[in-house]
Amino acid sequence: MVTIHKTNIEKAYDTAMEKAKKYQHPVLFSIVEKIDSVDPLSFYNEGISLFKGTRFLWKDRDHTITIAGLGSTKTISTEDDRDQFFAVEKEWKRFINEGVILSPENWIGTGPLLFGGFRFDPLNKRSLEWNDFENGTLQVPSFMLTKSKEADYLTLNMLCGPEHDEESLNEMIFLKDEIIRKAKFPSVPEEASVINIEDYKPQEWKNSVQNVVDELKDGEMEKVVLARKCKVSFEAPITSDFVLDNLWKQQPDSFIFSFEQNKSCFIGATPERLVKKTGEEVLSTCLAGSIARGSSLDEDEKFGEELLNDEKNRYEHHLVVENIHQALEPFCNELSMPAKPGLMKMKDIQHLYTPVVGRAAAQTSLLNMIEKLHPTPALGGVPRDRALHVIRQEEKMDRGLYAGPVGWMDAYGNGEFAVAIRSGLLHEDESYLYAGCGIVADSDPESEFLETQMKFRSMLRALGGNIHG
Ligand SMILES: C=C(O[C@@H]1C=C(C(=O)O)C=C[C@H]1O)C(=O)O
Ligand SMILES: [Mg+2]
Repeated sequence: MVTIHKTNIEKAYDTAMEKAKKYQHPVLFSIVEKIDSVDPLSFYNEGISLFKGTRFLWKDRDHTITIAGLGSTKTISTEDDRDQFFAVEKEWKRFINEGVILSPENWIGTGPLLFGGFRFDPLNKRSLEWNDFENGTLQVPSFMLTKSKEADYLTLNMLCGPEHDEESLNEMIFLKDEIIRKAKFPSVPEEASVINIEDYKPQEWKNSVQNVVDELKDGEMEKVVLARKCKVSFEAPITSDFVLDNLWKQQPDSFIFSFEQNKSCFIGATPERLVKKTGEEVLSTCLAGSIARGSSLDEDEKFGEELLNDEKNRYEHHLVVENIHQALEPFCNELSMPAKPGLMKMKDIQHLYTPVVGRAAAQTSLLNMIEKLHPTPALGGVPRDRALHVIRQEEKMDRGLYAGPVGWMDAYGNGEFAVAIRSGLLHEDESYLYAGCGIVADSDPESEFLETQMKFRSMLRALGGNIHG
């Protein structure tokens, strides 16, 4: 990778051309600049006519960064389940090493950046609704807005190669300026009305929970996370812009993500971080164990106390803490977490929460950690392989990207992936929502069912479904 800290576009472009000649194929040319503040939702919406099907948006739950991407300069996808994280890492490194980045500084989350997600279980049978996504689907956008606490940045990524000429560079720069200019006007996404909400075989799901409880009582497994889906139909095709706008307003303390591929969009607002890496700093989150929000402050606190002292939920949570600690330990020189969980309160639900902080050893990449972490017992179970086998048998559905890792990484090794829960798939005038819960030997099918209902609420509300509050 050649990083040129000068604003000499022509010179940098010539360097990229020389590299392309040397490699005999087009190489990445990336330009980063600081810009005046732009609203990320307007930027995303501005891309609807030219880039629908290739847009993404990410906002973290700590409000440190928002990234919106339009277009696709490069796609990295994995078909094969074996070593898929390694395969992505290898292709990504080669792509950035061969390219040229023109940037005044290596600002976090700017320049060439890979955004995308991985299927929860690449070994499970695929169903039609997930056809627009591969096992791993990641892309480098053509135009990207990065909004950090310090400033707003615009990245332009393009391929430059023997058969590309300077005219395409000028066209891209013109288009970039147009997008920024138009994104200054606030966006008003088009609404679509819900006409039907259908739960998939609720009784069968409760029976599956009972089957799993019976198996857990045998004592060979400790936890299995079972999920279910519901289908929401609209009177007209629904745009991700509308849902994103709602999530943005309704779930300020979640990771918000939207990931369009062709005619589908995977979208959600999840409270759960899988792993974040900034320089050497590593953050992860153990999140498992749930209870409703109270209707008054007193009731809410009472529920919180109940959750903190509930043995079944503490056990659900403990398994996640133990497993995440084990997974990260080999990668970190320091690793610490509080001895007891606290509470994380979302709009519709509260969870037991244990933050994890570490310092990564040299050469540790985000993808190395994701490979070991995913799926944590918050979404898979203990022991992992046995739980995955039970999930395939009992759920009888394809989770797709739900519960998988979704997020981004930049060319400097920074990035963040969340666990894609509280999420759904939009496809034309239909949408599929997914929610699950941790089943342990003490689980009761009826209360687990109610827990999934609470977990559907955030997405149902964002789709314009009839939710009170
Ligand atoms: C599986 C989901 O959530 C997970 C399960 C939880 C539980 O069972 O208590 C809590 C948080 C998440 O780890 C979901 O939201 O779909
Ligand atoms: Mg639970």
